[in-house]
Amino acid sequence: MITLENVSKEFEVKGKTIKTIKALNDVTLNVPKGTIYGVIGSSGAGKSTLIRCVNLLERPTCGKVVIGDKELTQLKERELILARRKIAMIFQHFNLLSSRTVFENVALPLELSHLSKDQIKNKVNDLLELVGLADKKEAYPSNLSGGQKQRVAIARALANDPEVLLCDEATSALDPATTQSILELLKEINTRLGLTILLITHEMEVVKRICDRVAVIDKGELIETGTVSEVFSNPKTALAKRFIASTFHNELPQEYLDRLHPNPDDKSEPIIRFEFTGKSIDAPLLSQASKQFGIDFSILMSQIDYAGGVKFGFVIAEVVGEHEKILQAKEFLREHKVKVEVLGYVE
Ligand SMILES: Nc1ncnc2c1ncn2[C@@H]1O[C@H](COP(=O)(O)OP(=O)(O)OP(=O)(O)O)[C@@H](O)[C@H]1O
Repeated sequence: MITLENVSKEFEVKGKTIKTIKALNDVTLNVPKGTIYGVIGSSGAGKSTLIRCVNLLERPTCGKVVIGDKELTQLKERELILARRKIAMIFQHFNLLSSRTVFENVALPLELSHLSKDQIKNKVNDLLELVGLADKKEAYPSNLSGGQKQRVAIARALANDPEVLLCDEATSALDPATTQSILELLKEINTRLGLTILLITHEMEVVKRICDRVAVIDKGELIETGTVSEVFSNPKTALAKRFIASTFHNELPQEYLDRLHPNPDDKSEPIIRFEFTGKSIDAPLLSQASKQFGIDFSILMSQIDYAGGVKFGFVIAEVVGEHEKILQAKEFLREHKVKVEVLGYVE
């Protein structure tokens, strides 16, 4: 549905000398129809530039942008304006018009499409119903919460029955509970309307909640792409691993952190973090290791989660047993695709 082919974007920044910034470097991306595709990256990685290149708010320096059967990079300005009606966008800061009511904000794109008053009224009412804001028609944006403002922006984005919805950090300004409800709404829209959604985010949590596919962007390049289950079960790049780790709340209790020291001695036991992904998680590997090597795991914390239908998670445990046996158990677990990391030692 959305194809970027070898897209690069350079900015020239004027200072004492003219400096060229390569915000996107040879990006090729294919977003299948009806999917929710997440692009994740750190600040300055090129996410906004990428999503703005999709509807040509930024014109790529080179490369092709194709949406459906239209190559946008070839269209004349008038044709592009028409094509953009089918490419909606929502933003981190909602971009609502403060002087218009909720109804009037959603009606705006329909007025620009020259629909009749009755048609506009019916359509806006349906859209506000869809986003759960039927009772806020007459309110002004300043009297709405962040989540409600984003719902208005979503309703407005859907007004012209788009085929594609671009989400530029759409939940970054929202608290976790509101983020969750907006993500659920996007998922519902995707399922009910068959809308293709491309979103950019710096939060793996967002990808984990709703995306089917994900691409990791770093310094303007897509360094890893795949289905969410593929990337979560077998992340290839260090950056993807870091983003996945950020979805865990794996800080040990302070009491343990205070007792933890970096080097072993005769009386200390290791505190080990075991990370499970995809295949490793379904086997009872810790209890197998316990039986086979005669060691004990005293579990301090653990978290198991789902992404794209794949289970993944971690266990942090104090491991009690003979030094040699613990080494063998660590090897056994590594052979079974468990990531093993000694966090330190306690007595
Ligand atoms: N209009 C512009 N002029 C010059 N440089 C720009 C422009 N827009 C973006 N850049 C540069 O391009 C690079 C990518 O920026 P971009 O905003 O796409 O990153 P991002 O991943 O969206 O970051 P953030 O999450 O902080 O918004 C950065 O180095 C940025 O400074």
